[in-house]
Parts: sequence; structure tokens; C-alpha cells
Amino acid sequence: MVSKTLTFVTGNKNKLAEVKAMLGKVEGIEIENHDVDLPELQGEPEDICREKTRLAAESIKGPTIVEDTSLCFNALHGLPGPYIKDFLKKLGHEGLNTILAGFEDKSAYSQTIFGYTDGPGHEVHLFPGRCQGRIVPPRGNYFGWDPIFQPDGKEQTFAEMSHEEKNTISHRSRALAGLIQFLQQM
Ligand SMILES: O=c1[nH]c(=O)c2ncn([C@@H]3O[C@H](COP(=O)(O)OP(=O)(O)OP(=O)(O)O)[C@@H](O)[C@H]3O)c2[nH]1
Ligand SMILES: [Mg+2]
Repeated sequence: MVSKTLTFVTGNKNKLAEVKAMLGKVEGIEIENHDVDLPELQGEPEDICREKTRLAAESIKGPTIVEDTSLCFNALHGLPGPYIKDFLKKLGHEGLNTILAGFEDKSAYSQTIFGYTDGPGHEVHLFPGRCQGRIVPPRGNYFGWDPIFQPDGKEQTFAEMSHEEKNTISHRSRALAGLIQFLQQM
């Protein structure tokens, strides 16, 4: 692969730190950040990510990466999904637990979809990654909904783990693996 500088368009500093930590180990890829709050349409996560990537590339005018992250409750057939940001803001960790109080099934999955395009007018490639787990009362301190998500087979929530441990199993790292493979074949 030829060395490439890619712009990751996100307003989320924690996402940026995780992506930089993981991509930093890959030779030939440099990441720059552009902090724009992109409009996100409603719909399926894939469609939201495709449109977000397309809009971001119009502003970057070159190779562009974005990602969109969902938290999906199985009892609610995948909701809040891509709308988790608003749910979290309005209801908090406690409210998200309360939503599931009437259901026995607390299982959930976290999902990140990375979108990549060479630039405006070029094809958008999507790279999804998931982590299965369940929703628990909050434990630990880290951003977003990490304190209430406990991955399957783990005793800790994402927020209680070291960043390195989260990055070995997370939705984001699994999605990023697909993007890295794609970039390395270019
Ligand atoms: O506990 C978490 N662990 C994570 O690994 C994670 N990744 C994202 N989030 C949160 O889930 C919503 C996604 O919305 P989102 O994808 O639109 O992100 P965003 O608006 O913050 O940034 P961006 O759209 O500019 O990239 C936002 O509330 C994020 O804070 C996470 N929470
Ligand atoms: Mg967003």
C-alpha cells in the first residue's frame, strides 16, 4: 500500500482517540481529524453511514473516513440503535436500564460501521463490526454508554476495562479491521 493520509470526520474525541490508537499500529496510514457535526438522516444504520460519508467527503474533497455507532437492544428489535445518542442524552444510564425493566431479555449489541470513500462522487465502502453483550446498571467511568454495556464472556463493562482490552474486542476495533484490510489492498 502507498502511504495515505486519511481524514476522519468526527466530533467525538473518544472515537478519535480509539481510532488513532488502533490505526497508529498500521504502517502507511496517517489520520487527520476534521471536527464537523454532520447531519445524520434517519433509517437503517448502513444508510445513515453511507449518507454521512458522502456528506463528509463533500466537505473534505479527498479520502474520507466516518463512522456511526449504534447500541441495539434485542428486546426492542434493535432500538435505540443509531438513535442511542439522543436516548442517552435524554434518559441517561438509569433510563436506558429502565427501558428494559419490563423485559427478561437484557441482551444487546454494540455496532460501529465505518464508511470510506476516495472523495466526492466516488463509491462509499462500508465496514461493520459488532460486539455482543448485555445492558447492566452503570459500572465504571468512560464515555457514552460504556458503563452499561457488558460484553459476553467478560466480568467488566467496557468502562471498567483498560482501553487496550476494550480495543481488542470492541465493535469499533472489529469494524476497523475490515477497513484496514481494505486500505492495505489499495
Ligand atoms: O459507550 C460508548 N462506547 C463507544 O465505543 C461509543 N461510540 C460512540 N458512542 C456514543 O454513541 C453515540 C453514537 O452516535 P454517533 O455515532 O453519531 O457519534 P457522535 O455523534 O458522538 O460522533 P460523530 O457522529 O461526529 O462521529 C454517541 O452518543 C457516542 O458518544 C459510544 N459510547
Ligand atoms: Mg453523530
